[in-house]
Amino acid sequence: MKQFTSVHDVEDINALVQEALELKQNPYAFEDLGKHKTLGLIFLNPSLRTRLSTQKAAQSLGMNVMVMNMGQEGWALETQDGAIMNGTTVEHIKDAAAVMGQYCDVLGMRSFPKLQNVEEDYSEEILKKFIQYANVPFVSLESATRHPLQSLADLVTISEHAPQGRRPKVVLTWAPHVKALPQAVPNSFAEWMCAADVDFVITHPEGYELDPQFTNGATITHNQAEALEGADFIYIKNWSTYQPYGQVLTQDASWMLTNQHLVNTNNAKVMHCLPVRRNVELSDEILDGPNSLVVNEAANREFAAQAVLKRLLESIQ
Ligand SMILES: CCC[C@H](NC(=O)CCC(=O)O)C(=O)O
Ligand SMILES: NC(=O)OP(=O)(O)O
Repeated sequence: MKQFTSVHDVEDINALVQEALELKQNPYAFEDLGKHKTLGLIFLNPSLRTRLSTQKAAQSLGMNVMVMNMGQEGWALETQDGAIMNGTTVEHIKDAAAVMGQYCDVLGMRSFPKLQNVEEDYSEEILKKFIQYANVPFVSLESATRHPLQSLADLVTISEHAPQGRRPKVVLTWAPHVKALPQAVPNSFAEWMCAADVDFVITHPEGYELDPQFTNGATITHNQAEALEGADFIYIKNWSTYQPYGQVLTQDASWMLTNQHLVNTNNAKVMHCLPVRRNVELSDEILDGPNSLVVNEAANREFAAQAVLKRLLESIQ
């Protein structure tokens, strides 16, 4: 594996899940694999889980880690090819990525969408240029349209808690928020669930349809109560509209999960990638109650990242 940007970079997702679970049991089993190798983590947007879990995962493999918050520490990046840089941008991504590729054996980058131009964001131009110019193995730390490390950790968590002997019912439900958020997490979760051995349902208000390239194979309904019936796992996430792009059509609080929403589920486990807007996106009574898996899910980010970094390192041995 030379890059981890989506489920399409993984030949066998179940084998990768098993590898993450084995690393969870024995995180120092490959503590020399990354010796004298350097991982660079480049953030164009904030992070807690992705930064800390990926840094720890790399260190458990013996890697050196350098982290850079480009907004506060780097030069203002120009991403348009051919730009005459006489404005506020100081360094072209072409130059910055090439230099980082000299310092690092493996690179990761986080770059959220601007949510203004769907063609620009969904072209993943920034991600593609960074990979091209850095020219080293690459892991996405969340891009404009996907968050694969989160989705792998989500599938690891579902695998750990799934009912024995039958396919679990997994529901992705939209939740209210105070501002327009990316579609990357739901896109990615949907893509991985459609590739996994689960019965997958997506529910959201009208107008919040995700790009079908990510949801092909899912059952989609605007009736949240119907979707939640018999659910084993409920994945909560807000997202802004895809078409029209980046809009907030509703903040209907009835879509926020409470214990009442769980009555007709199979005592469903509730998941969220975090950070979560408590009592807007998801209620305290669920987050602080027995059905929440959000901390287990966040813990699994470390072992999802470790399994991916192990494969990227193996590609350069
Ligand atoms: C892992 C999730 C990262 C990001 N979340 C946010 O931007 C939340 C920001 C907020 O709640 O103000 C998102 O929704 O893609
Ligand atoms: N879930 C997740 O990626 O969290 P951070 O944005 O804090 O890294």
